[in-house]
Amino acid sequence: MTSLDDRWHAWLLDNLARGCSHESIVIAMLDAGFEPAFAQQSVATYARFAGVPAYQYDACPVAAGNRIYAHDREVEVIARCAKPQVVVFDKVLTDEECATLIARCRARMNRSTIIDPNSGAEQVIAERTSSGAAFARCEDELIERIERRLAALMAWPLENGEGMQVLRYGVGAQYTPHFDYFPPQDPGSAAHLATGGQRVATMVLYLNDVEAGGATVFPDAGIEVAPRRGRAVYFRYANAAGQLDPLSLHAGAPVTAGEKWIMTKWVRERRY
Ligand SMILES: O=C(O)CCC(=O)C(=O)O
Ligand SMILES: [Fe+2]
Repeated sequence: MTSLDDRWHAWLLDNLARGCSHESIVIAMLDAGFEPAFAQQSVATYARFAGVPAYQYDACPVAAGNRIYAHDREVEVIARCAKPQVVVFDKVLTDEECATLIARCRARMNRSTIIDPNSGAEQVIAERTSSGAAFARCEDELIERIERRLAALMAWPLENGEGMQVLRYGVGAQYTPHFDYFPPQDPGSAAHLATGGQRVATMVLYLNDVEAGGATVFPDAGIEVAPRRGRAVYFRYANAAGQLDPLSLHAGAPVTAGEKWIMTKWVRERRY
């Protein structure tokens, strides 16, 4: 849907007046079948009208420069975006590390889940058609080394990170546009927010070269990151004041040939 009838017009004004977050309003509109860009734009327009403060970009913790020495390895910076805060890295993982991570997970993949907005329980949905496997934080020497590297790169305490997740997308599999943070208005978010607080940033690491498709896309920012073995995309969506960045809406585009393997690191406000 790409237009608002009178009922939706009233609904938007009402929700903004009640103090609902932009993110929760956008998510409700996506659930109702609105196009992501349209939902985002409508909420931003109505919010300006209603005098709701826009997301304030504060300093990104990632170090400046073309190269960042991260724990045990020099990582290259390929691209940065300020709004939303996105950094693309190369040489985060070695080819051998990527191969090992894939080999270790291949045998124990399960269909990916999302968090039910109401109950907070994990559920399988059509919008997320990958399969995955999780590592416990620092479960062995390799995982710990990578965790330390990512903590240095993200400049965020290792203790605030969730365990890493490996995902595999086959041809046609995708993750439709979504936010990684827990929508504050959803009853199901409360239990997640109670331990470690909000998610503040994500690192998606590409473990293989994808024959075609499978980009990480930020539809409202017009950013597309091509998957490439050893590379990673970092994005930050919560500022120190606890606001959440609506421009961080992102998706894993459908794989059109080959397969796509990624590993994801989500980091929280506090120890997790
Ligand atoms: O597959 C991708 O490129 C993005 C994955 C993602 O957004 C997620 O796992 O939260
Ligand atoms: Fe995501």
